[in-house]
Amino acid sequence: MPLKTVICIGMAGSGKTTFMQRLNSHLHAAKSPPYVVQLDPAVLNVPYGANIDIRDSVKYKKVMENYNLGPNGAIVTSLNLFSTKIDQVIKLVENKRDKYEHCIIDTPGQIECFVWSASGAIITESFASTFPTVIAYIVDTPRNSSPTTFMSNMLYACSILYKTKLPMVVVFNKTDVCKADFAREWMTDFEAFQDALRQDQELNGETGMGSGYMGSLVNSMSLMLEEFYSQLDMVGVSSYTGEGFDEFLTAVDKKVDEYESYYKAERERILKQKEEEEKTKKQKSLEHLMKDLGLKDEQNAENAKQEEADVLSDFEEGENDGIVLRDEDEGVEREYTFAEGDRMSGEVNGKSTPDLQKRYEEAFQKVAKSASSETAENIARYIRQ
Ligand SMILES: Nc1nc2c(ncn2[C@@H]2O[C@H](COP(=O)(O)OP(=O)(O)OP(=O)(O)O)[C@@H](O)[C@H]2O)c(=O)[nH]1
Repeated sequence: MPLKTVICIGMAGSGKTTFMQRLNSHLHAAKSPPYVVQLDPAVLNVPYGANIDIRDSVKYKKVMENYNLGPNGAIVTSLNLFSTKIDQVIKLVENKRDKYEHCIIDTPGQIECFVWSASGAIITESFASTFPTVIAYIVDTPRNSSPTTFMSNMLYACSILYKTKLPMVVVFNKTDVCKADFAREWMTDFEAFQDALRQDQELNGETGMGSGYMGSLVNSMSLMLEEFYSQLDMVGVSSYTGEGFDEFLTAVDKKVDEYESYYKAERERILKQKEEEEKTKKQKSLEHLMKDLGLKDEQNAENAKQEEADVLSDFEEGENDGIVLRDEDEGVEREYTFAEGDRMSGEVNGKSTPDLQKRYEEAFQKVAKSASSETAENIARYIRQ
């Protein structure tokens, strides 16, 4: 079995760390220990053994002091610093791909610091472009038993799904306190969710749900979510008792199949499209450059010559007599000059020179080539620069 990555994301206090701990011990018990990555720089104690821990590379408190940052800014900066080494992290995990079946990743409690930050995207993208990757979105079940809270949380999950473009399993945690049957029902039966919403509004003394903008907003949001639910798998688990973890692993396997059959192709298509756009953009820039240099347009050169006489000089009369000194005349040695041969075979009557054009095209090809393979290594090199 190839190594698959599970990234645990969830609101603060939803139980990500406890979930990771249980998943780790569950897989150990099944004689398939996972490779564990811990990405929360601010956590004090981690209740499981991590193979890679962000705290070994970045000292959160020092980041706060040195950069004069608050808690969330320091988390984002720590992640930024860590993401500059993501190529090395990926290589470490890649070296273990024959030994492990799962790589599980814990993320910071401040969900937005990871999901909406550039470094969070880079880390997710680097894993997803190397291994089949599934998002486990952890939900605190007892706290989501109200339909409006449930809907807000699902909207957040929906935004993460569209942002990451990765298969997702919604994990209703803490089922030892509150069963997740209501959530399953709301996710599969639109009418049941509408009833629950109506009851909730009545209980809270609010009326008029069916009319006005609130009513139509809630209706259209729940309709939109219905489409979203069809893309998801949901499981109820208790990180305390270990209930539901087998179902979770089955759901992950199902999502890995989906990743291979759908998401992977979709990601490759988007990447290819981006490459094409980049290529066209560069081609256009090159054309503009050639045009600006007057290498392509003979007419331009002619026009320029004619207009030369009419150009108003910035120089006051008498100052250099309107003659702009060239660097050579001033005795300045140019660092970047074309080779003599190039200058000799240079522009004749504004016609493009094959040598020079060839050079630009070669340079352009080089750049386009490096941009096409957007591996973790390239991303990391780019950030370091
Ligand atoms: N009853 C019950 N409590 C749980 C369960 N999982 C986690 N908890 C409790 O939920 C609280 C938050 O759990 P954590 O694992 O720290 O949650 P987290 O999402 O990692 O928190 P942050 O990283 O700080 O955002 C703790 O008090 C846990 O004991 C569960 O399955 N059942």
